[in-house]
Amino acid sequence: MTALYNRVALIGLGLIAGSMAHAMRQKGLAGEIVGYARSAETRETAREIGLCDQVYDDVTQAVEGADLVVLAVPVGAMDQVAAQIAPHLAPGATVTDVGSVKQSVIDAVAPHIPDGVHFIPGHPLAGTEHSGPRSGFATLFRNRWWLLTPLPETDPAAVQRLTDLLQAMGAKTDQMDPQHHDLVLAVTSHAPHLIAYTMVGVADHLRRVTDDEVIQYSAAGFRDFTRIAASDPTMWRDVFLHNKEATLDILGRFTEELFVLQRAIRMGDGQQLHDYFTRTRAIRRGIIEAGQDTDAPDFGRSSDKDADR
Ligand SMILES: NC(=O)C1=CN([C@@H]2O[C@H](COP(=O)(O)OP(=O)(O)OC[C@H]3O[C@@H](n4cnc5c(N)ncnc54)[C@H](O)[C@@H]3O)[C@@H](O)[C@H]2O)C=CC1
Ligand SMILES: O=C(O)C(=O)Cc1ccc(O)cc1
Repeated sequence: MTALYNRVALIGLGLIAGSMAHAMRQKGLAGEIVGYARSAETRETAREIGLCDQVYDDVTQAVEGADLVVLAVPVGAMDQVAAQIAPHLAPGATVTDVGSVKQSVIDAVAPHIPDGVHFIPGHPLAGTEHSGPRSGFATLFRNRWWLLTPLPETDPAAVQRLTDLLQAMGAKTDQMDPQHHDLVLAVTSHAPHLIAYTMVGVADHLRRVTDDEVIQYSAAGFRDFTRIAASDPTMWRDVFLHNKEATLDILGRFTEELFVLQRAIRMGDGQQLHDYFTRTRAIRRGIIEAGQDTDAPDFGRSSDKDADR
C-alpha cells in the first residue's frame, strides 16, 4: 500500500503507539515513523527493538516536519505535551490523540494547536492490560472501533485522510460528539474497570481471612476481573480524574441496580433475579449476534438459547 503520511511522530511509546508503529510498518502506511518518550529507559527499549525509524530525546525534534502527530500519553499528560510541541508543528499537519476520554483532552489540547494545523481527537476501542514499548502488536486494532470526535470546524479532507489510515490498520471508524463519547465509555469501559478494581480489592482483603483460597481457586469471572485490574495505574487514574461527571453518573446508577439485586437476594425473590438475568443475557447475545465480540467462543450459542432451566 502507498504511504498515507510521509512522517508520523508518535509521542509516548507504549501499547497504543507501539501497536500503531507495528501496524503502519506492516502495511507500509507511513514514509517514516519516528517517536519520543519521556523516560530514557523507554527510549532505549524502543531503539533496541527497532520500534521506530528514529527515537528522539527531544519531543520538539520528533514533531519537526511530521504530517501526522499522535499523542499517545496518559490523558493527564496531554496538556503538557501539546504545549511543548505546538510551536514546532508543521503547517497543514494533523494532530490526533488516542486518549480514553475525549472532552477533557479537547479542552487541554485544542487551545495550543496553531491555525493551519488540524486537531482530530480519537480513541481506539482496543487495548490490553499490558503497557510499555514491548507490549504493542500489529493486529491490536483489527476489527475494533476507532472513534473520532472532530470539532465542527475541522477540515473534512484531513478527517478523511486520518480515517483512511485507521481503516488501513484494520479498524472500523465512526464519529461521535465528545461528551456523548465520554458517557458511552463511562458505561462500557470506565465503570467496569472501576468495578473490577474494587472486586479484586475485596478479594485482597478477604484473602487474609480465607488463607489465599480466593487466589488459588479463582474462577473465570474473577480471573477476568484480575486481568482488567492489572491495567496501568497512571492511565486509569487519569481516566477517572478526567471523566469525573459521566463516571459518577454511571456509578450512581450502578449502585441503585446493585441495591435492587441485593434486596431481591435478601427477600428470596427468585423471580426478580431470574427476570433480571434473562434481560442481561439477551444483551450479551445481541452483542455477539451483531458481530461485535470477535473474541467470543462459539460454544453453545444457539443450542442453549431455548434451554429450559
Ligand atoms: N491501554 C489501553 O488498553 C488503551 C489506552 N488508551 C489510551 O492511550 C493512551 C496511551 O496508553 P498506553 O499506550 O496504554 O500507555 P502506556 O503506559 O503503554 O504508554 C504511555 C507512554 O506515555 C509516556 N508518558 C507518560 N507520561 C508522559 C509525559 N508526561 N510526557 C511524555 N510521555 C509520557 C510513557 O512513558 C509511555 O511511553 C492513554 O491516553 C490511554 O487512555 C486507549 C485505548 C486503549
Ligand atoms: O483490556 C481491556 O479489556 C480493555 O478494556 C482495553 C481498553 C482499555 C481502555 C480503553 O480506552 C479502551 C480499551
